[in-house]
Amino acid sequence: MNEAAITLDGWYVLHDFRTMDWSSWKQLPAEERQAATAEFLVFLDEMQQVDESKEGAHAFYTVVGQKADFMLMTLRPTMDELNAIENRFNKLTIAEFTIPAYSYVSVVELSNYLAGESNEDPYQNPHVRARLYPELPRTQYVCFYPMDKRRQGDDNWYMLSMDDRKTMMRSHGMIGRGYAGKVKQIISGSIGFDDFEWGVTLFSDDVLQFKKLVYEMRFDEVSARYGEFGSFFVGTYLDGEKRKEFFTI
Ligand code: VOV
Repeated sequence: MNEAAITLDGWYVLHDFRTMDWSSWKQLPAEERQAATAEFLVFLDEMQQVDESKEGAHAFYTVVGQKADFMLMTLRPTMDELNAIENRFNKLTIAEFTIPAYSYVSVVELSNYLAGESNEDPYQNPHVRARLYPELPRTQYVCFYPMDKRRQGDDNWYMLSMDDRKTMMRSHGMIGRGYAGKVKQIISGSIGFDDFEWGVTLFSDDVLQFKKLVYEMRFDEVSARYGEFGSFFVGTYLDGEKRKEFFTI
């Protein structure tokens, strides 16, 4: 049997995309809209407190284009906690005015393709921990898409030797390093959890860097030959008053 990569697995992730039902939201009396918005903002403040106590992380972005109106990305130590948050959100008044657009379930993942030999427990290494249990940056933009590694005919990633996969992942990592300081990536594994194999979440203050990075990677063998992609979502960050404005008619 071919050698599977060993993964380190961190926080569980839910990307929850919603479309606002603006016409029924508009019909709600203004005071009820304000109360529902305030209730949702309190919910987001509580999420922020969990981030600050480093027991999880979240990101709230509005989505550009018709695929959704906003995305709530949540990271927690267990799948059960993610489910509980999803249920809490669904019981908020505002949720009655949202239509599910897309969701993605995964777990933050690091593979051992580029790891050196070591006897230490990687889960105790602070650099590894910072990636498995990440703080999410409050960048102006986010980009999310799910992807697979191809398994077709002669182009089957899972039939390649460990050495060949290592070589290709090294090249992938080198391209990624060229975007250090410009784009932060969170790769989360979803085999057995969702319809694709990984979720890719990118954060940047310069939205064009998403296009440049994803384009440059397309020429790299891992993506050119083996990458298959789902839908792309791009969003913008709203904080404080802007969140309120977003829901104001
Ligand atoms: C910001 C840039 C950036 C950087 C620095 C980076 C680096 C790295 C390293 C070093 C490693 C391997 C070790 C690990 O950490 O797991 C990976 C791993 C991975 N990547 Fe990556 N990646 C980036 C960015 C980046 C992008 C933009 C994509 C989407 C590809 C595209 O064509 O649209 C991607 C995908 C992945 C995936 C699916 C995996 C897991 C593959 C597997 O088979 O297990 N990734 N990635």
